[in-house]
Amino acid sequence: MDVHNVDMVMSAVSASQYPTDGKPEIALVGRSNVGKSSLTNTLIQRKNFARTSSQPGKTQTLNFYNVEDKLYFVDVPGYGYAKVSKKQREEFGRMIEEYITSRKQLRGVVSLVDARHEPSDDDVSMYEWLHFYNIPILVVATKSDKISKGKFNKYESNIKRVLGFDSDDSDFQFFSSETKYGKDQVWQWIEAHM
Ligand SMILES: Nc1nc2c(ncn2[C@@H]2O[C@H](COP(=O)(O)OP(=O)(O)OP(=O)(O)O)[C@@H](O)[C@H]2O)c(=O)[nH]1
Ligand SMILES: [Mg+2]
Repeated sequence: MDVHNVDMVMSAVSASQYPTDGKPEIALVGRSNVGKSSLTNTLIQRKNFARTSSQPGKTQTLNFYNVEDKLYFVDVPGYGYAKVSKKQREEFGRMIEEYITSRKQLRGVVSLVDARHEPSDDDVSMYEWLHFYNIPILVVATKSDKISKGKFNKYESNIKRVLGFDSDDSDFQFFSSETKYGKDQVWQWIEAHM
């Protein structure tokens, strides 16, 4: 999709604040600092529309980006960031759970993992949980500019093995917001699920 028009319509912490116009939604989940906001910016061709930061924990609300009036990207706060308080982590957990389990417009989830590392326990739990709710999942292995293409197969099998990847309802794509590698494939997946 060639994106010309994006508004950030709203930030929400609870269901009463979600958009009400019924457009399809694609959510982005992943550990804090994995690159969710960077992926959003790459897909919508903006430099820093979704605020990115080398400080983890930048995104603290559900942020709904209206893309071309056709769909919303939902940038979700990162999990697994140790330095936010326990109370705040529980609030994030509740907010994400409420959204994922109740949102009729949710068509699929892009679940980001760091291409360089084995998925964390949190990554595995998130994957299993989405799978349990029968949500179509695209696993995006990001920061792939940091590994050589010759090692892609090896890294891909390792990530899939640790996640318990199920190709019946999940797809996999390497991605880099630095080089834009994988951008078209991620868009294709999103458009196929809208
Ligand atoms: N080399 C490289 N760096 C990346 C890539 N994607 C993100 N980064 C860097 O990783 C850091 C975190 O990126 P964000 O997009 O803010 O991460 P986030 O997942 O939105 O983080 P939270 O909002 O804290 O959950 C930033 O310094 C980015 O520049 C990538 O594909 N390649
Ligand atoms: Mg973010």
